[in-house]
Amino acid sequence: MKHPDDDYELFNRLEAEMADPGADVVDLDKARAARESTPAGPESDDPAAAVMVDRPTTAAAGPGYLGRLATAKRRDVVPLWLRSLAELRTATGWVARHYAHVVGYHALRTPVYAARLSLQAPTGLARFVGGSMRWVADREGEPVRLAAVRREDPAEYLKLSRQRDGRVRLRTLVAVLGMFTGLGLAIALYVLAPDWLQALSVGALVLALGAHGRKADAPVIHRAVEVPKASKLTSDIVLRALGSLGIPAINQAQGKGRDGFEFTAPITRDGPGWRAEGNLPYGVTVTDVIERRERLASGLRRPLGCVWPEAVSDEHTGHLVLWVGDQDMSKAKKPAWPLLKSGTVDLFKPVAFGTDQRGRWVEITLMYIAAVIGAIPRMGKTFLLRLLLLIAALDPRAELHTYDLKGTGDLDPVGNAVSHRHRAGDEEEDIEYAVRNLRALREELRRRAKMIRSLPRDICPESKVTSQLADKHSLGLHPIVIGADECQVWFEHDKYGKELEEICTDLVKRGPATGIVLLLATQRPDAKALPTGISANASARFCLKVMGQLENDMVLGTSAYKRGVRATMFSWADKGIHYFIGEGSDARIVGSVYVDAPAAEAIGARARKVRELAGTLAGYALGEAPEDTGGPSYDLLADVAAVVPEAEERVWNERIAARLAELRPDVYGGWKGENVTSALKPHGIRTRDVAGTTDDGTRTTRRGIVRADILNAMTERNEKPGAA
Ligand SMILES: Nc1ncnc2c1ncn2[C@@H]1O[C@H](COP(=O)(O)OP(=O)(O)OP(=O)(O)O)[C@@H](O)[C@H]1O
Repeated sequence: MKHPDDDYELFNRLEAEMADPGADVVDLDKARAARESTPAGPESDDPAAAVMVDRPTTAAAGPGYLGRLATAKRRDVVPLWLRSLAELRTATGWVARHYAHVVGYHALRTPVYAARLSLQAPTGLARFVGGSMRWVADREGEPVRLAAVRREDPAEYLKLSRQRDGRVRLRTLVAVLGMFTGLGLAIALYVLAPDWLQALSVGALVLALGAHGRKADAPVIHRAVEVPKASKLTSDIVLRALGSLGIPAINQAQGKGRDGFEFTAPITRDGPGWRAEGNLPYGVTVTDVIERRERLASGLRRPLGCVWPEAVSDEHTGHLVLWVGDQDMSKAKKPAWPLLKSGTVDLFKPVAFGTDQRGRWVEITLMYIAAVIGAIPRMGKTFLLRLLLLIAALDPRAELHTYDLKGTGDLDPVGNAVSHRHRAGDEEEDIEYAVRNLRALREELRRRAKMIRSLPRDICPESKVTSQLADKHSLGLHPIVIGADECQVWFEHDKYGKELEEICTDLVKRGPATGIVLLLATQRPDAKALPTGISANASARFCLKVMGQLENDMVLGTSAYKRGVRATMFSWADKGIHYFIGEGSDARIVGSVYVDAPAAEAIGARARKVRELAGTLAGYALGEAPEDTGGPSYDLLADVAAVVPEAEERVWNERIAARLAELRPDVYGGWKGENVTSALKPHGIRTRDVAGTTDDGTRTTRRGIVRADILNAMTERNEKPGAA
């Protein structure tokens, strides 16, 4: 067989021969025949012979049968909805509720239906009598007879008339017999039948006549349920939609009569929708399709909220899974949240917080995460944060710290009921309250880190807090969940912004392993509102609708937009719908459970009761003011190291005091050299005479420290567990 590359190769060789006039003239046909009989390969002696990169088609291509079997994708024997008891229960519940609704709806309206039918009975009677008379008179044959008259065909007319006479005679007989039978039956009923049978018969007759008298445009019985008519998704519809995207490769293929999309599985029902799966043309990626989701929805003739193109992480980038829901995701009825009415939570285990497009629960394990929630205003960010905090509240061990920096009281249902620390507002004193508490939390973080380090390996094998460790009161390793709405208020604060950022970055980085969870929500996810140290280290990300690539990537991670994870595609109606990255999986689209303020109050009250029983209610929820944390809890050594540059090996304490006062005036304001001396003493740092030059240029010796001593003390402190 001729290989398509052969001509090209021969052409190259010919060119080479022409460049070298001493070479033989090549006969193309002969050369081709020679090549076909002796294919060049690595074993060829001719160094100039080109190596064929494509193996002959007759040779085995790819893995063998067993290899393909080993990597084959097996479809589920038992479908998911049958395997999951919860899904089966939900589906059965829906069907039962549907029929209960239909029965109830019609039962209530039965008298109305009866009255309507009775009113229509005279019309029905007239129609019946008229219809019967027309039948007896053989009116249906009239047009044919008239046609015979118009054609002036006497033979045909006579034949038809005779037939009609016979028919009319027979039908009159049947009608008279029927009338007498009916009349006899009526008299018999009137004379012999009990009252109820008479009433039943008259009722049935009236209803039957009423039904016969109904108008086509005024049905007596209305539908109890308007079932949305979702047309079946077929391959033609999918191809039509893909063709309307304006992707050149697909259009070219379709222009040449090909499909432009290779279905790899039949189109099937998948939850409340259809699923089509296949390969896009070479070079076209799923992202190209996601980018044109609106056009896709137009091509499919479906609302935007029904159309969800997705990439599959373990497939190539051109493998498209298209899920087309029967209903708009934002409007589809959601199953009842299991925790709405009852139940508690173990924060170390997954808890459902939303449903995916297919109506299946999506779970989150709040422990070991730090989360950011981002969205433009009014898309459901606060509701989502409150939902996560309510979940945390239902674990009686969890200590909650809630900060509503919008100040509208959205977090009060959690805060007032169970929070250890709670504040609503963005005034100076609210920020100071948060600063004091976060400082204390950072100390707590350090204590926990040391505690975990000092625990025997068999008790703490993974160097992180576990559910069992959290249960041990004496260790104080219970979960701490901090939630802040509109966190940009903290980080953009003139005075405390830097410090809050520093503490939060620490909590995001080291918090998860030590049982401290930080949940931050912001409506302006940019580098200032959500510092990169925080956004880059958050392990769970929730992104509701955002307007641009920058915000998208700030919340969902660098290059998420490029990979096709685009929260920009959500519409304004998609409240609560977001991309969720976490739980070790790729981005998923989730519609969070809708819990409004009254429902949140009820859950909060329930959580409080559970805490009262467990004896874990404390702090703000009990009306306790935060205990004074004993003044500033700064890391003095770190601050001194920060104000003494590397180049300055020795420095006077009075200079350190001045620089510290500049760094944190509220903490070190008014410090003199002596304060530095006495504050550093407990850390084992000796003050010594240091030679230097005063500001006016006089050389003198004053009390000071050596920078290396500070660094040594810090290293020693970090190495020695339990050290101050
Ligand atoms: N999961 C949800 N399902 C349906 N609707 C929701 C959901 N979550 C929130 N909403 C609706 O969206 C509205 C806005 O929600 P929310 O107050 O949480 O927005 P926000 O993003 O915090 O706004 P802002 O930036 O102004 O604080 C709510 O009033 C609610 O009606």
